[in-house]
Amino acid sequence: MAMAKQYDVLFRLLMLGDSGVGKTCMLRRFTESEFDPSHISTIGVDFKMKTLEIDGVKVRVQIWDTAGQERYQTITKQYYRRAQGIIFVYDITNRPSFQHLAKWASDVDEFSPNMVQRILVGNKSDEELTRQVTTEQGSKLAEAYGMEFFETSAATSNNINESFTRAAELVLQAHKRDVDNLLGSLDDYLEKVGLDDEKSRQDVDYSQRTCAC
Ligand SMILES: Nc1nc2c(ncn2[C@@H]2O[C@H](COP(=O)(O)OP(=O)(O)OP(=O)(O)O)[C@@H](O)[C@H]2O)c(=O)[nH]1
Repeated sequence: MAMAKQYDVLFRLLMLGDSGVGKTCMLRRFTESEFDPSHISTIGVDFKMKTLEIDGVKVRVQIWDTAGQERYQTITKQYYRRAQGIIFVYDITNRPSFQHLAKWASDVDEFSPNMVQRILVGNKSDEELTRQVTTEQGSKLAEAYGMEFFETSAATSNNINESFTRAAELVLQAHKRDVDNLLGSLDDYLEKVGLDDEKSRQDVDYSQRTCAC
């Protein structure tokens, strides 16, 4: 019998943004439903996996969490061209992290494949009192870049599932034809394996019958 499929397709998403904006916390909230307020800077890159079901397709997302610190940029840039989706993150309580998005976006233009799907996220939406970037400013910038926009909070979980899932949906849509072809050939393959399997079992039965006579 053919083995049950764990997932149909695998996509890579990459999280980019200044150090301290909350990339690691967002990823932990999404994959482990946990929030740890301590800030341990990511060294280089780290990743976590999650399987989502989108339009009947089991999508395994591998999410790369990159270090925001400048000194790791040579390493992290090597991951840009292998990503199908990018999540740009800034901190709504930290204006410079919003201003630096221009730099992050131009790096992506330089190093990522053309078909890469991008969304913009303003994190720490629970910190309304210390907000430095308005929702309107975030949304305007996203519009200028042609991206969808979310304000999230890893602390309260607000919009965390929605933003990661949307990024995965956009990648799936962009690669829909490839995925359909792939699933078609995968189904053909599994069917064939099933038939071959069936056939070899019949062969065994047949040989056993010959022996028994
Ligand atoms: N209030 C609030 N604090 C948050 C939120 N997300 C993250 N933080 C805090 O922000 C700090 C930095 O979070 P990290 O997830 O480590 O930041 P990062 O972007 O991964 O940083 P680098 O690994 O250095 O690039 C931590 O002290 C978190 O507790 C949030 O949604 N709300």
